[in-house]
Amino acid sequence: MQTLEFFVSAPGKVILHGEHSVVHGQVALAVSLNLRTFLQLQSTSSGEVHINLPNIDTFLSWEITALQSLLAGCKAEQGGLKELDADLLKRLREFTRISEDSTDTRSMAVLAFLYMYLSVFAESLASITVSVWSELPTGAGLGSSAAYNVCLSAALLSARGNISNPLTPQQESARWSKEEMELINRWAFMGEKIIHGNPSGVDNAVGTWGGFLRYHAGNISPLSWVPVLRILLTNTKVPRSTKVLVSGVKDKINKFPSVLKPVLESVSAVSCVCEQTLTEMAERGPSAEHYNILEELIDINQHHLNVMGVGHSSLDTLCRVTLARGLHSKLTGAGGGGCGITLLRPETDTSVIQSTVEELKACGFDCWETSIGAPGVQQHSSAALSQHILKILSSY
Ligand SMILES: Nc1ncnc2c1ncn2[C@@H]1O[C@H](COP(=O)(O)OP(=O)(O)OP(=O)(O)O)[C@@H](O)[C@H]1O
Ligand SMILES: C[C@@](O)(CCO)CC(=O)[O-]
Ligand SMILES: [Mg+2]
Repeated sequence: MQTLEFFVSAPGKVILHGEHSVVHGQVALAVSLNLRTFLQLQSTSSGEVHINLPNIDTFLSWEITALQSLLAGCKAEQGGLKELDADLLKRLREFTRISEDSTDTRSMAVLAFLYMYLSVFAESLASITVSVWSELPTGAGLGSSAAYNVCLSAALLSARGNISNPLTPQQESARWSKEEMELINRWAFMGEKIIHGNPSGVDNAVGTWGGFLRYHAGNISPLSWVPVLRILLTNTKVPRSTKVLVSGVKDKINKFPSVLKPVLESVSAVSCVCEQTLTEMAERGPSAEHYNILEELIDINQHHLNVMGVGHSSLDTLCRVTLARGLHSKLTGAGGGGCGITLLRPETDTSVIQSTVEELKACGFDCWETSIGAPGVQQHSSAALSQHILKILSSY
């Protein structure tokens, strides 16, 4: 172990277009959010591994000697990190008594942590305490699982010495090299596989790289020319699981391939037209017509997502309430409840936004204007973190 204590953070994301279709090889556009997940890792001499997850009320520890037995016969090299080690996962499920079909919040978080910890530290299990706390709502479509996995990946790889510890004593925050970030992203994807079942990789890519990204079949292209967009985020607070929703869409595609495939392709075309429109807006300056196009694309995509079966009456309410004021909304992330986004036009009056937010809050939703394009995964000094965050992370 190189360090005694360090901090990392990673952002959540909103998907503008392409959720679900992206799992089936289509184009998605996604951008990081200014809401982050923070992780503190401390090396200890207790002979134990502790994980503290206050957002989901989970505080657990294991003796290293008990965990060591799970590694018997484990492959040292993770096959280029393409596939999960099914044997290790099976042993872990038996050890933690987590069944294969479980989507339980705590179980998924613990399984992802133990899998990554055991794989990264396979050669010599270290005594550590890991505490993770997030500003993101858990399981609401804003990439909380990806931010969690990116933080775990960065922290465990750094602690193990597989990647550097980029922070110098003069710095408050620092990032890793491109190659190191690629490794962080690949390990975070493994965590996403455990939590999601069949992730596309778009969420962990945004959590790692930050900014505005086009994602297509594993290829990540940053969009450097994008206009400033104002987005209202609404959390319907209806709980849902990405794993269940992704698998439901797959079942529908298998049942009606000729019906669903054109829908997925149309969503991909929506992402491409949106990208072209954003590029034009950045190059020539945004016009009212550009905003009309963006709004129509939002409506088209929301209809497609309903066809895929990932809508929810709470999201219908969001669309209806906002449209009554001329604003256009769609779900973001996996849907089935969770969060939606509403595009605000530059000329949208503050009073209109205020009354929309009030009506959405009266429906029982959380609603706030967000800022997008935050940096990806970072290492921080304790001085860079607010007292509030430090207090939460250090209180276990
Ligand atoms: N702060 C956190 N602490 C512990 N576990 C977390 C935290 N945030 C997310 N998780 C894990 O991620 C799971 C939620 O992942 P899920 O993919 O269903 O939702 P999401 O990532 O918020 O939404 P989406 O994938 O649609 O963007 C939780 O059940 C939990 O296991
Ligand atoms: C629903 C989905 O497309 C986005 C979840 O944020 C799943 C994925 O891409 O892994
Ligand atoms: Mg997720």
